[in-house]
Amino acid sequence: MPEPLLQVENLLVRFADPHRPGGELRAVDGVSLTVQPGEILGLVGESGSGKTTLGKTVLRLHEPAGGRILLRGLDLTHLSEAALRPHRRAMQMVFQDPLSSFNPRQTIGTAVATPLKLHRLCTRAELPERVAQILDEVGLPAAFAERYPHQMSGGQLQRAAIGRALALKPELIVADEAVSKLDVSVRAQILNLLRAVQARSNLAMIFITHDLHVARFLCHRIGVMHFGKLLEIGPTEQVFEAPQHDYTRALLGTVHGSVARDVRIPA
Ligand SMILES: Nc1ncnc2c1ncn2[C@@H]1O[C@H](COP(=O)(O)OP(=O)(O)OP(=O)(O)O)[C@@H](O)[C@H]1O
Repeated sequence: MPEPLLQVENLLVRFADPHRPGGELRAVDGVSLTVQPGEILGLVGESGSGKTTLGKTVLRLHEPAGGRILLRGLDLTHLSEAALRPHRRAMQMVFQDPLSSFNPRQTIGTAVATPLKLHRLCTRAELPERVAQILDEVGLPAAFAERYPHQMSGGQLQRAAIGRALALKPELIVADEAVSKLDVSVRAQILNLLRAVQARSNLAMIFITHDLHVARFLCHRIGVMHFGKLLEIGPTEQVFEAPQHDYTRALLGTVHGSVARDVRIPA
């Protein structure tokens, strides 16, 4: 086994429980997992099971109350913001709603160029060409650099958001319900784009979704979350064909039993 890109050990994230004054809820409750370079790990589970909190904590957007997060063996768990900065580039997030992740007053070109400038990844003179290249990589014409977010469709914006994340040449992307707001046909295009990008750049991904069809299509392995715990984790076909846990069987039952069973995502 090569060294994992990401190791999560016994991670614990607590929040105040809104239903019990003074109480706490364990949004992530002792989760351990690894992600290999170039691997897509799907996180599935019902709303509130802790998927987003886990993904954000891996990126240190939430502070864990316990456990460890290691990137290429380096313990990030307690690094100061300054010490963390050089490693932030390696881990990017793509959100569900691309419109709200762009500044409405900034062109797409500026949005893609800003992280390149901040991380000094190219010179000022090289910027326009690099932005055009990034847009091309995600299937957008160079002229879209001049557009504002409201002048783009949801699918085009999600492409731009993926481009902006890829601009930093990350090793890990956390994609949180990245296709769930898109129309079905556009969803397939974005999934294919993610798969192509992952294969091209050997990028690893944590792909958070409540859509089991999407998870089966895209992910190499799948982790099932329930009340903050990782109930089971394994190769995608194994989890689908021989689930270890009653909860997973119930979750899959809602898919196997539905008319959506034969829906295929076109290539
Ligand atoms: N910032 C926060 N402050 C307080 N509680 C939070 C916060 N973020 C999440 N929670 C709580 O933590 C639990 C896990 O939420 P989380 O959003 O991680 O689940 P999820 O599986 O991603 O759900 P969804 O699919 O609805 O996004 C929930 O009970 C949620 O209410």
